[in-house]
Amino acid sequence: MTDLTPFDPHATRIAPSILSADFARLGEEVRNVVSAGADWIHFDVMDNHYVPNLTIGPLVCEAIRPHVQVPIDVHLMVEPVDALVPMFAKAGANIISFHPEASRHVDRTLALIRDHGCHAGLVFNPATPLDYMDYVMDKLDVVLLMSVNPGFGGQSFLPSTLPKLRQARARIDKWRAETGHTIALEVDGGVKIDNIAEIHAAGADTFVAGSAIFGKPDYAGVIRDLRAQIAKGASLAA
Ligand SMILES: O=C(CO)[C@@H](O)[C@H](O)COP(=O)(O)O
Ligand SMILES: [Fe+2]
Repeated sequence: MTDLTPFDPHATRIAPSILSADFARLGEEVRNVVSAGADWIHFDVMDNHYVPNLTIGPLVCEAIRPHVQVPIDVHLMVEPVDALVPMFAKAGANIISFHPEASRHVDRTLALIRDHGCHAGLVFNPATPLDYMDYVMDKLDVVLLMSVNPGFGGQSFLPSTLPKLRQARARIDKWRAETGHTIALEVDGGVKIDNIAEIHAAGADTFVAGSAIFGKPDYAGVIRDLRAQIAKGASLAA
């Protein structure tokens, strides 16, 4: 079962998406990326129904679990959602996020995730309004904004995400001021060394990056450069 201690509100986190990893060497890939400084492992689950692509499931989560100590951040792009929650919790997931359009009862699915000992997250597609957040703040640990349409790695960052990130940041900060509860604000899709500073300045604290890291010769070098740019973004925002 996951340690459900709330996330550090002052931390920034890099979550490499294994969608771009070499699946034939997945254990080695996740060990290498964590040794290189990754904070979370982002695990993209696609079902060829909610999204056109088809990827990996709980068996693969269970297979990589012994290779790393960091949280496994499961991004469910599946419909329906609920049956997979216990399976991923059992497979060692720490964070489970889903798209509200894919669940008939969003509030119930969020509670189900926490009941299974995992942090719960809601994922917003580029055209999905943030309004869903407002009614379930007390059940959220992560808000994940998609900065591409879900389904594939290697797409370009959509600039419309930046104003949306600012709006999400304002709602999360207000909630924290009122309740003391921290919600991580994660961004997913097209995050690179040359745009992560402005993404951080707009409010994101957790950054999924797939093609920016995997397949590159020096994971530690890329993660170091991403962090240096995040620090630049912090000074832009200040
Ligand atoms: O959820 C998704 C895509 O649907 C992502 O997690 C991508 O896998 C990120 O890949 P890059 O855009 O960083 O290459
Ligand atoms: Fe993802």
